[in-house]
Amino acid sequence: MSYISTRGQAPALAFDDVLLAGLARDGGLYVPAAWPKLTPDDLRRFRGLSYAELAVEVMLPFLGGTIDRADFTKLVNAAYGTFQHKAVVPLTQIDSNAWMMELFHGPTLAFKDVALQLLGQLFDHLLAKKDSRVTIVGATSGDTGSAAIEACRDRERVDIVILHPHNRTSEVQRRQMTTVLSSNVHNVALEGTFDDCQDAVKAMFNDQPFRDALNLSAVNSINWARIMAQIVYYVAAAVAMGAPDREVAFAVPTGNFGNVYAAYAARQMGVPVAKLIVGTNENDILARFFASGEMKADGVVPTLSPSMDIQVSSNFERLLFDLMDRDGAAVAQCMAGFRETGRFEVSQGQLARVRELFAGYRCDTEQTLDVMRDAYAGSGYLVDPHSAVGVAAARHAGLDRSIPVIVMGTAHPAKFPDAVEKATGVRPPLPRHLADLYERPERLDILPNDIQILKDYVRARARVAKQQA
Ligand SMILES: Cc1ncc(COP(=O)(O)O)c(C=O)c1O
Ligand SMILES: N[C@@H](CCOP(=O)(O)O)C(=O)O
Repeated sequence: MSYISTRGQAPALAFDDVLLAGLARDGGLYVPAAWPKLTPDDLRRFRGLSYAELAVEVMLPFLGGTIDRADFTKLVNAAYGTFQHKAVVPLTQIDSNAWMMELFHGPTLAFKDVALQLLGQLFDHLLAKKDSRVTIVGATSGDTGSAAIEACRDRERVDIVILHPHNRTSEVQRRQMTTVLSSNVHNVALEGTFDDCQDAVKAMFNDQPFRDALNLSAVNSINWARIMAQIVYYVAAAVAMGAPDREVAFAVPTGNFGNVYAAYAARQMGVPVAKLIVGTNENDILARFFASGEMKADGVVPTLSPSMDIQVSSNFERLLFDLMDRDGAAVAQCMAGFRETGRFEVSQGQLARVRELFAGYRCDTEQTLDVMRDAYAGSGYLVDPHSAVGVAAARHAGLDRSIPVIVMGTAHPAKFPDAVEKATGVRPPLPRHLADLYERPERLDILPNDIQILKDYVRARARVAKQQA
């Protein structure tokens, strides 16, 4: 199993190097050179496996022998042992043919834990094997940051710097990051948007001497390992609904396009997926793309679902790569144009192809609140504002009722208590392990959106750099 860059100019790598590299050296994203296949018999065999057992089966082919089965099983068990629910990602029925897959029972209450708990284990394992260390830089609109910090805190071979947009996350999200006082954890509140944070991270990766000096690594979904771990729950959901003998649809509240891309990857591997419904908030660049074929960035507006306040969805490049028949040069040209002008367009033929599988839906604040209110009034079920966008998208899709729809429940309602209270009148309490979050001291640095200042900040905190000095 080797991995190639979406821009065609970086060396192909094996899994261990892809994990540590994060972004490809040509600015592209790594994808498998070929998709491992799941046959109908494989899917039947998966029925009745625990989540951890299934995770080993689905992910092992992606490792290409870089970690053996016994070691990988230990890492997977350690990762999913941290979840509060025995099923890890339980399914709750929310309508006659719709289910919510609750991805938020991990330590930081968002779907990011599913991948990042495993990434923490993988970094430890591979860095020890290579006797190396890394400096992780990550961008977050709120959830990746806390999940990555939780997964990497106190790890001897890792320093982690997370950039979040100043005053644009929920208070719970911010505190989950800034109250971790471990000496290897550094939080930057950047004066800008999430897109500015993500741009800064990519700029650091694209400065090759800086990247090499600090052994930069990534925890965002630009890192292939994030996508790999997220594929597993789509396989689990489809198998639970009767795959391979029944098709399913997924409704995915979307921002950076990593989660829904993992669903696409599951389909490429052989999971019978009839439709992928992409839900967006008012930052609706993706919904507009699936309607018109034009990707056109606008300013980011703050919404009830702050983790999805994103305009430039980095993982879209991975889908584009397939849409352009894996022509790296064409993708590189398209991305360069997008960077310069803030827009690109696909052909009508490409749009038709993409729409065979994908549909987009924009859900505004009122609709989000309505979904949350209805769910609570109907069954006492509290839904967070991101998952609510997914529910609205699923309802709008108008699918054949014989196809079960699984909405990705991406965050616990307690992460967004203001929005939930506004919709339902109920303020969901934080689970016990976070009950004193508001009393814990915080540590963070507020910095301007200036790449030189940000690089200096990271360099000063990277133990790799200190060892070399
Ligand atoms: C709670 C929540 N829902 C949805 C999303 C969107 O997921 P993706 O960026 O993978 O599209 C995010 C952030 O990424 C999130 O934190
Ligand atoms: N919503 C995300 C944004 C970053 O997405 P990622 O999947 O690329 O890490 C967040 O919560 O930070």
